[in-house]
Amino acid sequence: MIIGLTGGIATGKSTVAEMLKEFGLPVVDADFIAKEVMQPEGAAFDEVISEFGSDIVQEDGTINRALLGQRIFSNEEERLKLNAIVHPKVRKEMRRAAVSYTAEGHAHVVLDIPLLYESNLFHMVDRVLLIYVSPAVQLQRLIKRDQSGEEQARARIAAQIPIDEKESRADGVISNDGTKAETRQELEQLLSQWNILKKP
Ligand SMILES: CC(C)(COP(=O)(O)OP(=O)(O)OC[C@H]1O[C@@H](n2cnc3c(N)ncnc32)[C@H](O)[C@@H]1O)[C@@H](O)C(=O)NCCC(=O)NCCS
Ligand SMILES: Nc1ncnc2c1ncn2[C@@H]1O[C@H](COP(=O)(O)OP(=O)(O)OP(=O)(O)O)[C@@H](O)[C@H]1O
Repeated sequence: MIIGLTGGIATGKSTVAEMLKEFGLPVVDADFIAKEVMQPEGAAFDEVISEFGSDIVQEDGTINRALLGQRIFSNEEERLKLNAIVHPKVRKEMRRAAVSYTAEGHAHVVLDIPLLYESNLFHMVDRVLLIYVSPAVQLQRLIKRDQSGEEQARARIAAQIPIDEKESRADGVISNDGTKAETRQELEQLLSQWNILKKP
């Protein structure tokens, strides 16, 4: 089974991904792959520079992510251009990684895809696992984690479908408003229901 792990920015996907790894499931991380393809030797680097200009390259030759983030989260047209360059390469690599885990004998593979809904990637997964927090908690956690201002955090949240609109299309929803221990318990229950964790 291919499980699509998703949510909204800072709702707790990476936190849950770590728990899933502890349960022995392989996790393919779209954010990680997106970072890799944008490295100087990566498949998207040249195209990103020709689209966004050499201003976004730092002295060490890598892309200035903070600057690129400022640009794309304040300008939808630029965001869509970046998505069009990066996303096909990320999807290709994710499929390759999933096939490879399956060939190694894993019955279940998790694809951590932040933009599963926005990019309509339901066809890539068998089940959607949504990590939910209420919008107020989402904003607070994002500001705290990124040490960003409220305006910047709101701009990032606004670049995605609101978390409250994602619940209805999910096969499983885990609320991460409480403690991490509570989230882990909910996760364990859901994975047992889905026959992914065998009950002792
Ligand atoms: C603009 C970039 C360089 C900013 O880097 P930064 O280190 O600040 O953020 P990071 O990559 O850790 O992303 C954090 C979160 O932001 C959200 N996010 C990132 N890119 C996008 C986007 N294009 N649209 C909406 N939300 C996004 C996701 O929830 C993601 O988990 C980076 O986000 C990026 O390359 N984005 C384009 C690729 C992309 O869409 N990645 C997300 C899934 S593949
Ligand atoms: N239950 C929780 N209680 C308190 N803090 C939490 C909880 N779950 C996650 N966090 C914190 O909230 C922040 C966001 O969580 P995390 O990075 O897992 O989200 P994410 O969905 O992977 O984010 P992104 O979309 O940016 O990749 C982190 O600082 C994390 O430590």
